[in-house]
Amino acid sequence: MTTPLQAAKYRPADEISALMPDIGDPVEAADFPQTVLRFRNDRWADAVGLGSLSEDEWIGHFGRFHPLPETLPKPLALRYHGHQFRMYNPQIGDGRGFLFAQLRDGAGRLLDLGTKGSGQTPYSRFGDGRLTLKGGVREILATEMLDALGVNTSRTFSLIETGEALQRNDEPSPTRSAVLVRLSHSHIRIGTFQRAAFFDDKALLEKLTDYALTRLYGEEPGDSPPVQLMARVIEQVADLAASYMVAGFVHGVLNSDNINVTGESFDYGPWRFTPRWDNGFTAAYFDESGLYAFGRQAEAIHWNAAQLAVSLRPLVEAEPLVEQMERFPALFEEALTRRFCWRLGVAGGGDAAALVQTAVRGMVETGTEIDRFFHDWRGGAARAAERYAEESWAPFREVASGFTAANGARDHGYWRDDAPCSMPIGEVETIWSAIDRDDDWRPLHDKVAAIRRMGEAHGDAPAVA
Ligand SMILES: Nc1ncnc2c1ncn2[C@@H]1O[C@H](COP(=O)(O)OP(=O)(O)OP(=O)(O)O)[C@@H](O)[C@H]1O
Repeated sequence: MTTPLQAAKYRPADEISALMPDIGDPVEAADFPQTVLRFRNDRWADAVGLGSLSEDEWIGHFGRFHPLPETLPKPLALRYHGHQFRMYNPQIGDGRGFLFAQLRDGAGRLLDLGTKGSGQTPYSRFGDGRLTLKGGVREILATEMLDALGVNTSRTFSLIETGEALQRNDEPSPTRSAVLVRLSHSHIRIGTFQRAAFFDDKALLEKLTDYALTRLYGEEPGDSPPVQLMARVIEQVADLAASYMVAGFVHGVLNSDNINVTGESFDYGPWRFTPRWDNGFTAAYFDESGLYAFGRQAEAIHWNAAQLAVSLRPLVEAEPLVEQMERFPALFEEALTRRFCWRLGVAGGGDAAALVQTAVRGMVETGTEIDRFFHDWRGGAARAAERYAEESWAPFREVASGFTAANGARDHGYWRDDAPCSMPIGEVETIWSAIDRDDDWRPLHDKVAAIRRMGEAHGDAPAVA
C-alpha cells in the first residue's frame, strides 16, 4: 500500500548521522495543549515533495513531530557553543529547538528541518523551551522579506499555534505560544566548530570539516580541507554581510552561534529594517553599545569568521587561514556592488563602486528611504528625475548615466506601483495587533502575498562568483 508520504514523493535524507553521536542529543517534543495551523509554506512544501500532505498530516509532523520516515528516528537537540556579544558561552546549544529531519530539495541539495519553540532540551537552562506566537509571526515576515530581497536565508516552513500562555519580559504577557519549523541548508554554526575546539576534539573537527565540505558545499576534500572550508565560508559570509546592507536589514544578534557555515542567514529575533541608510541604527534593545548596528554588521560577521579560523587551528597552521580571512574586505566590496546593481536593476560598463558610493552619500545627505531610492530608480527615469533633482544627488545622477537597465529589469507591474513594499516596524506591529486583538490573520497573509510579488519583480539575486 502506498502511504501518503510516498504518494507525496518527499525526499528524505539522513546525512547528520555522519556526525553522530557528538553532534546532538535525542530529545522529545513538548505535548502541546492545542495545535492550530497558522502558516504553511506551500512553495517549499512542493520543493521538498511534501506539498500534498493534508492539514491533519501536516500538523501531525510539524506540530506533534511524528517522524518523517527514512530520516531521523528521533529529533536531535544540536550541541554548540558561541560568542554572544563577544563573550564566550559554553552553556548554549538548542535550548528550544531541534533538528527534526533532513530532506533534499528538487535540485538535490540537503535541507534541514529545524524547530523553534518545540520544548525543553538539555540546553534550556532556565528557559521554557517555547516560542511566542509574535516571535513566529516576526520570523515569517523577516524570512519572506529577505528572500524577496535576494538574501540567502532560511525559510519559514510552518507555524502552528500551540495554546499555551507564556511569560516574557519583552512582550506584554501572558502571550500566545507557537512552534515554528524552519528550512535551512544545515544548522552547522560557527559555534558548532567552536565547541569541538573547546573540547580539543580533533576527530570531531575533522568530521565537521568533511561534513561541511562534502555535504553542504558538495566539494571533494583537497590537500587541506580546513583551508578549503575557510575559503568557502569567507566567500559566503562576505556575501551575506553585503546582502544585509543592500536589503537595509539589521539582524540584531550576530553572535557566532547564529552564523551558519553555509553563510545562510537565520534566527530572527529582534531584527528590523532600517528605513534610512544609518550606520548606527540598532535593532535589539539590549545591544547597548551598538555592536550589531546596521553599519557594523560586516565587521561583526568577519569577527565571527575569525572564530572559525581559530577553531580550525588544531588542524592546520595559522597562515593559510589568515590568508583566507584577509580576502574578506575585497569579497565584501565585490558582493556589495554586485547586489546593489542587482537591486537597482542596472547593467552596463559604468563604475559600479562609484555608483554605490554616490548612492549612499545621496541617501545619507537627503534622508531618502532605502526602499524608496531603489524603487524610484528602478521604476523609471521620470520618477527619478522628479524626486532626485537636488544637488546632493548630482554625483549619483552622473555615475548612473553610465548604466543601462538590465534585461527585463522593469517588466513587472510592481515597478509601476507608487510605493515600494517595505517592512517598517510600525507595520510589523499593526500586523501583529490584528492577530492579537481580533485573531485576524488576513493582514499577515496579504503582506506575505505582497512581499512575494515584490520578490518576483526582482528575480533571483546573482550568486557568489
Ligand atoms: N525560551 C527559551 N527556552 C529555552 N531556551 C531558550 C529560550 N530562548 C532562547 N533559548 C536558548 O538560548 C540560546 C541562544 O538563543 P537564541 O535566541 O540565539 O537562539 P534561538 O532563537 O532559540 O535558536 P536559533 O539560534 O536556532 O534560531 C540557545 O541555546 C537557545 O536555544
